[in-house]
Amino acid sequence: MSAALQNTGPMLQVERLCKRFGALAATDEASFALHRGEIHALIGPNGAGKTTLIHQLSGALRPDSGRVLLDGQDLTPLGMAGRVAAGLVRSFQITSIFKRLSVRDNIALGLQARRPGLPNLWRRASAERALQEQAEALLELCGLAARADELAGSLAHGEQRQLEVGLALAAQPRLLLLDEPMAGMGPDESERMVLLLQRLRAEQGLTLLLVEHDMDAVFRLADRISTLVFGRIIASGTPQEIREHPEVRRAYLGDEASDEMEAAL
Ligand SMILES: Nc1ncnc2c1ncn2[C@@H]1O[C@H](COP(=O)(O)OP(=O)(O)OP(=O)(O)O)[C@@H](O)[C@H]1O
Repeated sequence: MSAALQNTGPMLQVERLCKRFGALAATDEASFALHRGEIHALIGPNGAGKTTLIHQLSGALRPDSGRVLLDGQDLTPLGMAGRVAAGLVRSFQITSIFKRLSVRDNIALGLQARRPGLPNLWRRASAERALQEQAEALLELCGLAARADELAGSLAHGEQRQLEVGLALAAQPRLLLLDEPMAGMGPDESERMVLLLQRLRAEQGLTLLLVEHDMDAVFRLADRISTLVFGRIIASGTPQEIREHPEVRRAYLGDEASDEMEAAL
């Protein structure tokens, strides 16, 4: 199939994924699709299976059955490294940051990890310069240029999460998975993250899939939303369609996330 034809379909297709833990079907025939260049949110009540599903997309967890396709390529047999090479990158938790290195060195290391090969000593000066320029551009993009010389461990929580996104960007993703990017953030930090994610889509053409409990952020950011309940995708659609979906409204009633959801509905 030509590249042009391939590009007309969904970017990511998740087909009938299943994952059991003993008797529990944590992922139950879950299917949904992501369009190129969209911000897609995966929501669902506590324990619905969002993290389990994200793990199967990143390659951290093998599904029992079903497939994950990126631009038509079957990623299911690939582990995490293979999926990163294919362009599907998950933003890691803060634990992946080197807290005793500067913010700039963290980004430079992320960029170097992408192209192993010649050790620093043998790298040509022009390649070094290109690396530095890329690092500066990434620092600016993720809003950390002014903090570049600080130790990563001295950054505020929200800034550490911005750095985490910068590290994921260093791997040059086409599709970025984000697991609760607003977790533990105050309103100002959340706002900065919303703006950063909007910028990634608008300026970098990135496709984003995020799991997020902050319904305000979800309804502001997402072009489309998929709702997971008991391991099944019960609805995929625009924020308006999700707001009006009777099964989604039912799923959130009685859940502790319901107040936030109700406010967003
Ligand atoms: N490794 C595991 N072994 C056994 N059960 C698991 C395992 N991982 C998850 N589960 C169970 O699978 C179900 C889905 O869990 P998961 O963490 O994916 O849900 P979630 O939607 O991400 O929840 P939350 O919103 O609370 O983070 C839960 O009932 C959980 O207890």
